Amino acid sequence: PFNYMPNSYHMDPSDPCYDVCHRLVRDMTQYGVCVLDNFLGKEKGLLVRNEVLEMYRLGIFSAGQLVSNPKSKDSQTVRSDLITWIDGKETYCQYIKHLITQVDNIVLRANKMANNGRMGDYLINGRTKAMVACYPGLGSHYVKHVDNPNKDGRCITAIYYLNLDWDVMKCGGLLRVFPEGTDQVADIAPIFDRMLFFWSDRRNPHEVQPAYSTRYAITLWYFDSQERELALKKYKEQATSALLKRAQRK
Ligand SMILES: Cc1cc(NC(=O)CCC(=O)O)nc(C)c1Br
Ligand SMILES: [Fe+3]
Repeated sequence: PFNYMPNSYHMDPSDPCYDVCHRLVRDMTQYGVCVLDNFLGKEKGLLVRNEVLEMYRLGIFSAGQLVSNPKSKDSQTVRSDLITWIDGKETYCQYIKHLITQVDNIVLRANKMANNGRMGDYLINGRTKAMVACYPGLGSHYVKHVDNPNKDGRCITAIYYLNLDWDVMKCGGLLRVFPEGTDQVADIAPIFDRMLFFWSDRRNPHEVQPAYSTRYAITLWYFDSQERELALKKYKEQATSALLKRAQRK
């Protein structure tokens, strides 16, 4: 989905994206987590939010897989968010598409701008569709997990929050990141027009604490070309050998 910029790509400091990209490169390199507030601005942010609310009203969301928590005895579910996947071409998502384009541009430019065109030593060349998630309040949450524990190719998690007047004391719903190698936790309130990036692998286990108001977020996962290629190759091999085994049994 990206049109590659030449490797010798350098931004001029007057480019408005320049400082945001610098922020992203610096924070990802230093902390592995980056928070950008007022990402789209109030007007555009509200337009994106209205599209998501409209989708929710239309019943487009479906329940995220309810995995029963293996550890706990009662049948409590480990996540109770509602999700839907958007590629941005849908007629009712023009502003979500605008958001996706903005995030693509910043991630791609930051990747190109970092030392010799790699941020975190990744070469980012693609991403998943956008996952629009809604935690319907009532204590809905997501247990501590790693997005990409086994090298499936995803290197950066990018989350855009849409929640107006979100007060964590009243509404909960805090995203708590437990960066590897330190006792420090990063508590991120899912506030309106906030953009969050973090490395998707084991460096950043995270959880969503119980939310008591409806909590919306849009997530994109960016692929590292090499890790993704390897993951797909391994996946194909596993699928083929599974087919062969089944064929031999017949
Ligand atoms: C589908 C899916 C969603 C998430 N979302 C969060 O971690 C919540 C982040 C937030 O809303 O603050 N993570 C994984 C590993 C999968 Br899979
Ligand atoms: Fe996650």
